[in-house]
Amino acid sequence: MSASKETEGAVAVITIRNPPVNALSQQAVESILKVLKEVQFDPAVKAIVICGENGKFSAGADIRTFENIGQKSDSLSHFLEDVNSMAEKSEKPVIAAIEGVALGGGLELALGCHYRVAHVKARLGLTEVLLGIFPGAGGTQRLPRLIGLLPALEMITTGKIVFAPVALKLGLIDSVTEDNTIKAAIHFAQNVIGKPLESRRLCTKPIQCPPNMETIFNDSKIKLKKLFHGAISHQLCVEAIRAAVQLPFAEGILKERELLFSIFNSEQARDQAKARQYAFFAERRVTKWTTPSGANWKSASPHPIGVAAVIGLGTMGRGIVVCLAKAQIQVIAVEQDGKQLEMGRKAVTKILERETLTMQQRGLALMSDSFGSITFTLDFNSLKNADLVIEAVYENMALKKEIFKQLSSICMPEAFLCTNTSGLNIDEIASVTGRPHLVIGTHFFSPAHIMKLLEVVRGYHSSPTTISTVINLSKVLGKIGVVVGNCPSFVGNRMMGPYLHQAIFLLEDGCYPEEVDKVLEEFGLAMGPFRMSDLVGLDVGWRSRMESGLTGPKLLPGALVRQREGKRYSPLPDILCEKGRFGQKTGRGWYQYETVGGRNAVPDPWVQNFLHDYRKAHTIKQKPTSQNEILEWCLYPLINEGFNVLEEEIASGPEDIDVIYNNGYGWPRHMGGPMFYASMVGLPKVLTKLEVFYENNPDIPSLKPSGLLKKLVKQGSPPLKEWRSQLGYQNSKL
Ligand SMILES: C/C=C(\C)C(=O)SCCNC(=O)CCNC(=O)[C@H](O)C(C)(C)COP(=O)(O)OP(=O)(O)OC[C@H]1O[C@@H](n2cnc3c(N)ncnc32)[C@H](O)[C@@H]1OP(=O)(O)O
Repeated sequence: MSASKETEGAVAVITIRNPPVNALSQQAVESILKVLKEVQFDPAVKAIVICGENGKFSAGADIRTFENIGQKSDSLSHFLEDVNSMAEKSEKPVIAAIEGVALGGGLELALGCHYRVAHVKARLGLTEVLLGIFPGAGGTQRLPRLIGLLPALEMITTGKIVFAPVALKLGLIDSVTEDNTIKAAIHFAQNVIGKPLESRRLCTKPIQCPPNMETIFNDSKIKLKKLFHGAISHQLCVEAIRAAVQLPFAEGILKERELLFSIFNSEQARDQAKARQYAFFAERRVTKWTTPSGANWKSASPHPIGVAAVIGLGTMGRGIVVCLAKAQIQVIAVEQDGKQLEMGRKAVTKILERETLTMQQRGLALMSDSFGSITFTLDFNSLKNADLVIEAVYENMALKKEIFKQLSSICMPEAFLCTNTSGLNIDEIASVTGRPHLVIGTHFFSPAHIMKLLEVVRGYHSSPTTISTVINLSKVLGKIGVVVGNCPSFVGNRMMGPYLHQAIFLLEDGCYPEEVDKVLEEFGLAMGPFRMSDLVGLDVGWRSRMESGLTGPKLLPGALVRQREGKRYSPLPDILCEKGRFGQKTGRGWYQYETVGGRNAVPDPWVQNFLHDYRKAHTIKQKPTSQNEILEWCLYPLINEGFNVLEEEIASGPEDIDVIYNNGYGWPRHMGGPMFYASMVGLPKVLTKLEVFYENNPDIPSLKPSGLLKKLVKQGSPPLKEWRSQLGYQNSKL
């Protein structure tokens, strides 16, 4: 872990070496500083190039050393700023040769250089804010001076990453190359030897500011609050940039330091930073999957997928086709109905056109012909050419089994067969094929071409190669695949069940949808339970409840209105559906909408009257409920189900659950995920609350505290990273 120096004529090349991503640890920064000093004093050196080993400039400060976040990232930033300042003040031109990534402190280092040359595929960004901190090595002071206030404000406050061609347009870099970046930077260096450097030092540059700066800062804070809810670091970024425009450079640097330090002095901001950094590592952790039987990410190699097929071109199928094509995989898109096929083709083409435009705007010269080719067909026999098939028809077990029977005889014997389901039994589907080891569940989230999460549902017989292939495919598609076990509703939706029931019980007891949603949205969830249900469509759950006899014609005569098999049941959503209120799609649900399909949820006096009449009819006394009670009543049962999921080995660790919630259910990353949140609240507190809830509501079984939660509390509530060792997985042959 070091920086080394070589010379190419009069140009010294300093290479940062800290695999795998040349992260800037204390040691790496010390080493760069030492070599930089050396070359400053070497009379034979007339220019300096800084680059990173193995095609990566630097992914910024070494997050692994942030364990003790209070001190490390703070002092590391100061130290890095010393290096940046030394490069900036150098009398010899310093050129950053950027390959791969220049992120966080990596880009701050490049900003200290006088020039920046980047490879066309390089990505640049000040991503610190996404880790709950912000650029503290001069980034907030230098970037606005280089590219102007507005683009800098956007990049710093959102952690946006730009590709080199866009960076060139912004003026963030000076040159883009498609060839060897280091050679190009050396050549560039040779041409600037002896040229004046004063105008290249960002610390001396004034910032071009529009007249309405205060409005810009205030609007930005409001927008960030909406986008990132209660996340503090985004707000602090605005303050640091305000300092950049109001203060001379040196004072701005001191203010940046002071603001960064304020994060470590505030318990809330520190916890948010911890949560974000945990979420970052949790996403890497889930790629190292394990199963209760002892299979794991090392036990099998993935098969490459050249040709994939998608069956069914409804909303999900279309999104999946787009994902595959964007990953340059050849796609066979199959429908059984000509009209549906045509509609699917048009929808896919439209999405791909939009994607092409976005890619071009992001500086990627990706034209539609660089997508994987798509064949739209009614011919099931064309599936014989596919390496992997994803069935994406609607949720109906009989239909899925019929399709899998056909696939089993049509497809190549080694082809993988995936079913896109949000909760059906994978083993039952696999049982009709002659190759259950190649069958697996792929639960995509809607819209499938946008949502990052993929629940990869292992069946009893799914082979390690099958799991490995689908996890690898998820990476190729730019998604995060999380391996989960096969149980009704898998992990994410299963945990949603108790949460949604609790929210509905609150309505019976006296709350209104907008009140409950407000509390959960202020907590940071992208959508409260009622706005979310309106978006998904209330009819989805209604049909499944009718199917299972909880309501509708199959309901046994004599069933109590608010009870099913001795358990508390609320008929409220059923009644709404009977009245044709399915949510956004009908313009009415828990809320009213301006039009059918409208998105702007407005509290509906009809719902309020309806709830009032319902409570009266059932002589329910309206109970006042505080915001905190709403939060605990809804979230603790969701967390409790998470512990059940762990105990039953459906998820292999708390990180898996948290990654699912952060990427599929709008859980705020600055709260880490439900299991991380539970660890921050304190397991004894969660347990005690659940015990009280259950004692007072013995007819709600999901309130019964999970055995694992009780066990962990009994053991003194060990930190989250030790929970795995309490699970059955410890017996697996890893
Ligand atoms: C103050 C704070 C300052 C000055 C900072 O700079 S904070 C850090 C800001 N940097 C970032 O936010 C970048 C974080 N990293 C990434 O976005 C990505 O890892 C990547 C784009 C750099 C590479 O992505 P990819 O190719 O998909 O690979 P992985 O994400 O799997 O990463 C490979 C391994 O590298 C580890 N890693 C990545 N970045 C860092 C880092 N900054 N510090 C320490 N380690 C890092 C990552 O965890 C993977 O490790 P393993 O899982 O393989 O052990």
